Amino acid sequence: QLTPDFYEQACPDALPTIRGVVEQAIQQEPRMGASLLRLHFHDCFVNGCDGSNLLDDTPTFTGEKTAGPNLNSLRGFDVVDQIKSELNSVCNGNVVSCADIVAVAARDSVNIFGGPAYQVLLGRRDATTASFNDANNDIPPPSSNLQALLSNFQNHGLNLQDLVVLSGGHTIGVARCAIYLPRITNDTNIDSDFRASLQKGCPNAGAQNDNTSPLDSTTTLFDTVYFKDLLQFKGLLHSDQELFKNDGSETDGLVTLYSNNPEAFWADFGASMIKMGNLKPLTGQNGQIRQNCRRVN
Ligand code: HEM
Ligand SMILES: [Ca+2]
Repeated sequence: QLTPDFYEQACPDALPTIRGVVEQAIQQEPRMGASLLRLHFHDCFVNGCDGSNLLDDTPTFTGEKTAGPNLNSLRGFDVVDQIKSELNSVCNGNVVSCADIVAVAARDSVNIFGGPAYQVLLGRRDATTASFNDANNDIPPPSSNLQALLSNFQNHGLNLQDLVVLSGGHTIGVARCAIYLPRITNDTNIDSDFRASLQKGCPNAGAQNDNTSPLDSTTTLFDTVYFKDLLQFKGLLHSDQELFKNDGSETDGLVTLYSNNPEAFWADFGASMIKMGNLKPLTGQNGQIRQNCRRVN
């Protein structure tokens, strides 16, 4: 149902406009590219790519922003607002959905960091509601083992290869101490120097701090270092290292392949992002085009 040229008539400058704002935002703060990619993932995995996670809470409505996986963690809302307001003037009205803005901003971020310029399919419309409970239940936690990760992805119509290659999204961005403390405390399949260096900024003192650490050693390059790090047991999250245990499993094979084949990583990442971007979009007369991404019209 979605098509790459959906806005060609109604707003021919939509895509370059989004790209321009994303470039500016990344110039100001490189991490923003990672945050925009994650925003799309957390939208699509909760009742489809419908902009649900952009809705602010109100006194009578609790949306997805305060759910466990999102609270004090999801970022990029101001950039989405800025894109929306520029589009509202560039397009002569309110025609580009917030869900599509996030999908394009995620792709542009990946590409700006040196990743693939895969084609984003467009025509999603915005949800008029959001689900706190579904955000808590449908986004996999970093404590997940491989089986849990795989069944979560399968519940979203995605397979083992999608799981491994999309986890490669962790080639950019950072995670907070509270998130990786269990891994550097309890896991045994972790490089000891890597563990020691992480423990300095994230001591097991109960009081978790706001420190962050890179998800791979080159956080603003969309490269294969995430997979190379996994081969050395330097995955930051428990869920990352679940993909490589050196036990000859199918995920081990994929991690090894991607670690030394950037072309395969980029091609498969793009294909899996398109698959993820196709999750349950609202189209036709369903949903709406929000005027303001933070609230329903
Ligand atoms: C496979 C299951 C996944 C798990 C368990 C997971 C978990 C996490 C966690 C816990 C964080 C850190 C949050 C924080 O510290 O506040 C994170 C960050 C991130 N995730 Fe994932 N994630 C998964 C898949 C994905 C996918 C599919 C993508 C995109 C394709 C993605 C993109 C990112 C990015 C870019 C960041 C860094 C965000 C930033 O720096 O602002 N993740 N992830
Ligand atoms: Ca959603």
